[in-house]
Amino acid sequence: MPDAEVYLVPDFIPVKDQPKLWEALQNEVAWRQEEIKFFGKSIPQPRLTAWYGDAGKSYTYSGLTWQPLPWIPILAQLRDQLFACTGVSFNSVLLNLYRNGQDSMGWHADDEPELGPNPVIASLSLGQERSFHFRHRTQKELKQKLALPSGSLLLMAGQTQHHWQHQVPKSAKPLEPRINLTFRVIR
Ligand SMILES: O=C(O)CCC(=O)C(=O)O
Ligand SMILES: [Fe+2]
Repeated sequence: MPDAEVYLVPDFIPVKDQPKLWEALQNEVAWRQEEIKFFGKSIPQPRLTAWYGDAGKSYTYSGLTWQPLPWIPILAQLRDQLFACTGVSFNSVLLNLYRNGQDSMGWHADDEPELGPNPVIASLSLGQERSFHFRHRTQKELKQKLALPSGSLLLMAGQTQHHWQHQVPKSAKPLEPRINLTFRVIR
């Protein structure tokens, strides 16, 4: 992908560790369905979300300002594992729970000002494999599709957010739930 720095580690979380991690995340995370304002109308987001991080690192996203919940052990452990592997001190994580094939995330880039110019974003996936699409902002013919299997780590760095958008599209097929965690550094 030109103008991008994207890495995929398909087996970052060993298969044997996945069921326990899934259970912990499903049960211990304070999942909520947030509303977003869209052309003046409030509509529920098509997924459940939660936001954890260091105190004081608030984040504005889709017109909502999030105050992070304090780290819980399972998330702090993943944060520390990612530090060991990437050398990046992530101070917050946005979690997404896609309940079925109708849950999704539309085209966007993670380019909010509080992320700084070339953010490193570490995205962990668990559960149902979903398709992840990239499109270049100006060269419309440039597109990529990746499958994100359970246990995978997708790293986006460099100028990726500046030049590319990404989405997790809906699927017509019935799908099982998927949990995604995107670790970020908030300034
Ligand atoms: O669910 C995913 O893989 C992507 C999530 C995402 O793009 C985000 O949280 O900004
Ligand atoms: Fe994103």
